[in-house]
Amino acid sequence: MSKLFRAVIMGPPGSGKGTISERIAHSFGLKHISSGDFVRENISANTEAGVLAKTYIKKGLLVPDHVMTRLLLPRLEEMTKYSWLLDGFPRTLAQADALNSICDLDVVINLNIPLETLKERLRHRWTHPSSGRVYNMYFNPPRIQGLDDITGEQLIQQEDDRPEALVARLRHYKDIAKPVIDLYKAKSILYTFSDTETDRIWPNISTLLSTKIPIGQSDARCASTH
Ligand SMILES: Nc1ncnc2c1ncn2[C@H]1C[C@H](O)[C@@H](COP(=O)(O)OP(=O)(O)OP(=O)(O)O)O1
Ligand SMILES: Nc1nc2c(ncn2[C@@H]2O[C@H](COP(=O)(O)OP(=O)(O)O)[C@@H](O)[C@H]2O)c(=O)[nH]1
Repeated sequence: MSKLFRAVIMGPPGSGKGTISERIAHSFGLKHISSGDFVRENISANTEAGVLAKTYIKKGLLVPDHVMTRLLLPRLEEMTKYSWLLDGFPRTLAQADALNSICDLDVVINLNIPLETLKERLRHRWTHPSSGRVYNMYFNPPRIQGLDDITGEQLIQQEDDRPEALVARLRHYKDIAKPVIDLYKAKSILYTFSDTETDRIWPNISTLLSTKIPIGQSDARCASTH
Protein backbone atom coordinates (compact mmCIF):
# COMPACT_ATOMS: atom_id res chain seq x y z
CA MET A 1 0.00 0.00 0.00
CA SER A 2 1.31 3.47 -0.82
CA LYS A 3 2.19 5.78 2.04
CA LEU A 4 -0.65 7.82 3.48
CA PHE A 5 -0.45 11.58 3.70
CA ARG A 6 -0.60 13.46 7.02
CA ALA A 7 -0.96 17.22 7.14
CA VAL A 8 -1.69 19.96 9.67
CA ILE A 9 -2.98 23.47 8.95
CA MET A 10 -2.12 26.25 11.41
CA GLY A 11 -2.90 29.95 11.61
CA PRO A 12 -4.49 32.58 13.83
CA PRO A 13 -8.27 32.92 14.19
CA GLY A 14 -9.72 34.08 10.87
CA SER A 15 -6.67 33.11 8.82
CA GLY A 16 -8.76 30.80 6.63
CA LYS A 17 -7.93 27.36 8.09
CA GLY A 18 -11.50 26.13 7.78
CA THR A 19 -12.01 27.63 4.32
CA ILE A 20 -8.74 26.22 2.94
CA SER A 21 -9.23 22.85 4.65
CA GLU A 22 -12.54 22.43 2.84
CA ARG A 23 -10.82 23.15 -0.49
CA ILE A 24 -8.01 20.69 0.28
CA ALA A 25 -10.46 17.98 1.34
CA HIS A 26 -12.49 18.53 -1.80
CA SER A 27 -9.56 18.70 -4.24
CA PHE A 28 -7.26 16.07 -2.77
CA GLY A 29 -9.69 13.72 -1.03
CA LEU A 30 -8.09 14.03 2.39
CA LYS A 31 -10.24 13.56 5.49
CA HIS A 32 -10.65 16.96 7.13
CA ILE A 33 -10.55 16.74 10.90
CA SER A 34 -11.42 20.02 12.61
CA SER A 35 -10.67 19.99 16.35
CA GLY A 36 -13.33 22.66 16.92
CA ASP A 37 -16.00 20.62 15.11
CA PHE A 38 -14.93 17.54 17.00
CA VAL A 39 -15.15 19.34 20.35
CA ARG A 40 -18.62 20.65 19.41
CA GLU A 41 -19.76 17.13 18.43
CA ASN A 42 -18.61 15.83 21.81
CA ILE A 43 -20.40 18.65 23.60
CA SER A 44 -23.63 17.89 21.71
CA ALA A 45 -23.30 14.16 22.43
CA ASN A 46 -22.63 14.89 26.12
CA THR A 47 -19.56 12.66 26.23
CA GLU A 48 -17.43 12.85 29.38
CA ALA A 49 -14.71 14.82 27.55
CA GLY A 50 -17.35 17.00 25.89
CA VAL A 51 -18.90 17.96 29.23
CA LEU A 52 -15.44 18.81 30.57
CA ALA A 53 -14.47 20.76 27.42
CA LYS A 54 -17.63 22.86 27.66
CA THR A 55 -16.68 24.20 31.09
CA TYR A 56 -13.51 25.73 29.60
CA ILE A 57 -15.01 27.00 26.34
CA LYS A 58 -17.80 28.76 28.26
CA LYS A 59 -15.10 30.80 30.01
CA GLY A 60 -13.41 31.57 26.68
CA LEU A 61 -10.48 29.28 27.50
CA LEU A 62 -8.71 26.65 25.46
CA VAL A 63 -9.50 23.07 26.43
CA PRO A 64 -6.57 21.65 28.49
CA ASP A 65 -4.01 19.59 26.59
CA HIS A 66 -4.78 16.29 28.30
CA VAL A 67 -8.50 16.60 27.49
CA MET A 68 -7.79 17.53 23.86
CA THR A 69 -5.32 14.70 23.32
CA ARG A 70 -7.66 12.21 24.98
CA LEU A 71 -10.34 13.32 22.51
CA LEU A 72 -8.31 13.61 19.34
CA LEU A 73 -5.66 10.88 19.43
CA PRO A 74 -8.05 7.90 19.52
CA ARG A 75 -9.94 9.47 16.62
CA LEU A 76 -6.71 9.72 14.61
CA GLU A 77 -5.76 6.18 15.51
CA GLU A 78 -9.07 5.03 13.98
CA MET A 79 -8.05 6.73 10.74
CA THR A 80 -4.88 4.79 9.99
CA LYS A 81 -6.24 3.81 6.56
CA TYR A 82 -6.86 7.38 5.42
CA SER A 83 -4.87 10.40 4.44
CA TRP A 84 -5.93 13.31 6.63
CA LEU A 85 -5.63 17.03 7.29
CA LEU A 86 -5.83 18.25 10.86
CA ASP A 87 -7.23 21.76 11.47
CA GLY A 88 -7.05 23.39 14.93
CA PHE A 89 -4.80 20.75 16.48
CA PRO A 90 -2.04 20.90 17.65
CA ARG A 91 -2.37 24.35 19.20
CA THR A 92 0.31 23.89 21.89
CA LEU A 93 3.73 22.28 22.09
CA ALA A 94 2.35 19.56 24.42
CA GLN A 95 -0.28 18.71 21.78
CA ALA A 96 2.38 18.68 19.05
CA ASP A 97 4.51 16.28 21.11
CA ALA A 98 1.49 14.01 21.68
CA LEU A 99 0.73 14.00 17.95
CA ASN A 100 4.36 13.28 17.17
CA SER A 101 4.18 10.17 19.35
CA ILE A 102 1.53 8.57 17.11
CA CYS A 103 2.44 9.72 13.59
CA ASP A 104 4.94 11.41 11.30
CA LEU A 105 3.58 14.51 9.59
CA ASP A 106 4.41 15.17 5.94
CA VAL A 107 3.42 18.82 5.67
CA VAL A 108 2.43 21.66 8.01
CA ILE A 109 0.66 24.57 6.28
CA ASN A 110 1.13 27.81 8.21
CA LEU A 111 -1.13 30.75 7.31
CA ASN A 112 0.38 34.17 7.97
CA ILE A 113 -2.31 36.83 7.49
CA PRO A 114 -2.04 40.53 8.45
CA LEU A 115 -3.89 41.62 11.61
CA GLU A 116 -6.04 44.19 9.78
CA THR A 117 -7.25 41.48 7.38
CA LEU A 118 -8.09 39.13 10.26
CA LYS A 119 -10.08 41.86 12.03
CA GLU A 120 -12.00 42.71 8.89
CA ARG A 121 -12.83 39.08 8.13
CA LEU A 122 -13.97 38.18 11.63
CA ARG A 123 -16.11 41.30 11.86
CA HIS A 124 -18.12 39.80 8.99
CA ARG A 125 -17.91 36.12 10.01
CA TRP A 126 -21.22 34.41 10.71
CA THR A 127 -21.24 30.95 12.23
CA HIS A 128 -23.74 28.12 12.36
CA PRO A 129 -23.13 27.17 16.00
CA SER A 130 -24.02 23.48 15.97
CA SER A 131 -21.99 22.53 12.87
CA GLY A 132 -19.24 25.17 12.99
CA ARG A 133 -19.95 26.16 9.34
CA VAL A 134 -18.78 29.69 8.67
CA TYR A 135 -19.83 32.39 6.24
CA ASN A 136 -18.58 35.85 5.42
CA MET A 137 -21.03 38.52 4.32
CA TYR A 138 -18.84 39.35 1.31
CA PHE A 139 -16.54 36.38 0.64
CA ASN A 140 -18.99 33.48 0.93
CA PRO A 141 -22.40 34.78 2.00
CA PRO A 142 -25.19 32.33 2.91
CA ARG A 143 -27.88 31.86 0.25
CA ILE A 144 -30.45 33.47 2.56
CA GLN A 145 -29.12 36.24 4.77
CA GLY A 146 -28.70 35.16 8.39
CA LEU A 147 -29.56 31.48 7.76
CA ASP A 148 -27.41 28.36 7.39
CA ASP A 149 -27.48 26.95 3.82
CA ILE A 150 -27.89 23.32 4.91
CA THR A 151 -30.24 23.44 7.92
CA GLY A 152 -31.90 26.84 7.45
CA GLU A 153 -31.10 27.55 11.11
CA GLN A 154 -30.12 30.97 12.43
CA LEU A 155 -26.47 32.10 12.09
CA ILE A 156 -24.75 33.94 14.94
CA GLN A 157 -21.78 36.27 15.33
CA GLN A 158 -19.45 34.80 17.95
CA GLU A 159 -18.61 37.08 20.87
CA ASP A 160 -14.88 36.47 20.50
CA ASP A 161 -14.92 37.44 16.80
CA ARG A 162 -15.38 41.08 17.86
CA PRO A 163 -12.34 43.24 16.97
CA GLU A 164 -11.75 44.09 20.68
CA ALA A 165 -11.51 40.41 21.60
CA LEU A 166 -9.42 39.53 18.57
CA VAL A 167 -6.28 41.41 19.58
CA ALA A 168 -6.05 39.45 22.84
CA ARG A 169 -6.84 36.17 21.06
CA LEU A 170 -4.17 36.85 18.50
CA ARG A 171 -1.54 37.67 21.11
CA HIS A 172 -2.41 34.45 22.90
CA TYR A 173 -2.26 32.51 19.62
CA LYS A 174 1.21 33.89 18.83
CA ASP A 175 2.57 32.96 22.26
CA ILE A 176 1.41 29.36 22.20
CA ALA A 177 1.91 28.74 18.47
CA LYS A 178 5.52 29.97 18.30
CA PRO A 179 7.16 26.86 19.82
CA VAL A 180 4.94 24.65 17.63
CA ILE A 181 5.97 26.57 14.51
CA ASP A 182 9.63 26.41 15.56
CA LEU A 183 9.35 22.65 16.05
CA TYR A 184 7.92 22.08 12.56
CA LYS A 185 10.45 24.48 11.04
CA ALA A 186 13.26 22.46 12.64
CA LYS A 187 11.75 19.30 11.12
CA SER A 188 11.70 21.05 7.67
CA ILE A 189 8.00 20.34 7.16
CA LEU A 190 6.70 23.89 7.67
CA TYR A 191 5.33 25.77 4.62
CA THR A 192 4.26 29.36 5.33
CA PHE A 193 1.82 31.26 3.09
CA SER A 194 1.40 35.02 3.48
CA ASP A 195 -1.29 37.04 1.73
CA THR A 196 -4.51 38.94 2.37
CA GLU A 197 -6.64 36.77 0.05
CA THR A 198 -7.43 33.06 0.29
CA ASP A 199 -7.91 32.94 -3.47
CA ARG A 200 -4.28 34.04 -3.97
CA ILE A 201 -2.91 31.59 -1.40
CA TRP A 202 -4.91 28.63 -2.64
CA PRO A 203 -3.06 28.04 -5.98
CA ASN A 204 0.26 27.90 -4.08
CA ILE A 205 -1.08 25.41 -1.55
CA SER A 206 -2.60 23.36 -4.34
CA THR A 207 0.74 23.25 -6.19
CA LEU A 208 2.59 22.24 -3.03
CA LEU A 209 0.16 19.42 -2.25
CA SER A 210 0.22 18.18 -5.85
CA THR A 211 3.94 17.57 -5.46
CA LYS A 212 3.62 15.97 -2.02
CA ILE A 213 0.58 13.72 -2.17
CA PRO A 214 1.44 10.30 -3.55
CA ILE A 215 -0.33 9.37 -6.79
CA GLY A 216 -3.48 7.37 -6.08
CA GLN A 217 -4.14 9.23 -2.82
CA SER A 218 -6.50 11.78 -4.36
CA ASP A 219 -9.76 10.02 -3.73
CA ALA A 220 -12.80 12.28 -3.65
CA ARG A 221 -14.72 9.54 -1.79
CA CYS A 222 -12.64 10.34 1.32
CA ALA A 223 -13.67 13.99 1.31
CA SER A 224 -14.52 16.13 4.32
CA THR A 225 -16.05 14.47 7.37
CA HIS A 226 -18.80 17.08 7.63
N1 LIG B 1 -6.32 22.12 19.87
C1 LIG B 1 -7.13 22.69 20.78
N2 LIG B 1 -6.68 22.91 22.05
C2 LIG B 1 -7.48 23.45 22.98
N3 LIG B 1 -8.74 23.80 22.77
C3 LIG B 1 -9.24 23.60 21.52
C4 LIG B 1 -8.46 23.04 20.48
N4 LIG B 1 -9.22 22.96 19.35
C5 LIG B 1 -10.42 23.46 19.68
N5 LIG B 1 -10.45 23.83 21.00
C6 LIG B 1 -11.59 24.39 21.74
C7 LIG B 1 -11.39 25.84 22.16
C8 LIG B 1 -12.05 26.62 21.06
O1 LIG B 1 -12.49 27.88 21.45
C9 LIG B 1 -13.21 25.73 20.66
C10 LIG B 1 -13.62 25.87 19.22
O2 LIG B 1 -12.50 25.66 18.38
P1 LIG B 1 -12.42 26.27 16.92
O3 LIG B 1 -13.62 25.91 16.13
O4 LIG B 1 -11.09 25.91 16.37
O5 LIG B 1 -12.66 27.81 17.13
P2 LIG B 1 -11.81 29.06 17.48
O6 LIG B 1 -12.84 30.11 17.51
O7 LIG B 1 -10.95 28.89 18.68
O8 LIG B 1 -10.78 29.18 16.27
P3 LIG B 1 -10.77 29.94 14.89
O9 LIG B 1 -11.33 31.32 15.12
O10 LIG B 1 -9.32 29.89 14.57
O11 LIG B 1 -11.60 29.18 13.88
O12 LIG B 1 -12.75 24.39 20.90
N1 LIG C 1 -12.94 38.70 2.57
C1 LIG C 1 -12.40 37.48 2.71
N2 LIG C 1 -12.89 36.64 3.62
C2 LIG C 1 -12.32 35.40 3.71
C3 LIG C 1 -11.24 35.00 2.88
N3 LIG C 1 -10.90 33.72 3.24
C4 LIG C 1 -11.75 33.36 4.24
N4 LIG C 1 -12.61 34.36 4.52
C5 LIG C 1 -13.66 34.44 5.55
O1 LIG C 1 -12.96 34.82 6.75
C6 LIG C 1 -13.52 34.17 7.89
C7 LIG C 1 -12.43 33.33 8.57
O2 LIG C 1 -12.14 32.18 7.78
P1 LIG C 1 -12.10 30.72 8.46
O3 LIG C 1 -11.90 29.74 7.36
O4 LIG C 1 -13.25 30.57 9.38
O5 LIG C 1 -10.73 30.87 9.31
P2 LIG C 1 -10.19 30.06 10.57
O6 LIG C 1 -10.66 30.80 11.79
O7 LIG C 1 -8.69 30.13 10.43
O8 LIG C 1 -10.72 28.65 10.46
C8 LIG C 1 -14.72 33.36 7.37
O9 LIG C 1 -15.88 34.15 7.53
C9 LIG C 1 -14.39 33.14 5.89
O10 LIG C 1 -15.57 33.00 5.12
C10 LIG C 1 -10.74 35.93 1.92
O11 LIG C 1 -9.80 35.68 1.16
N5 LIG C 1 -11.36 37.15 1.87
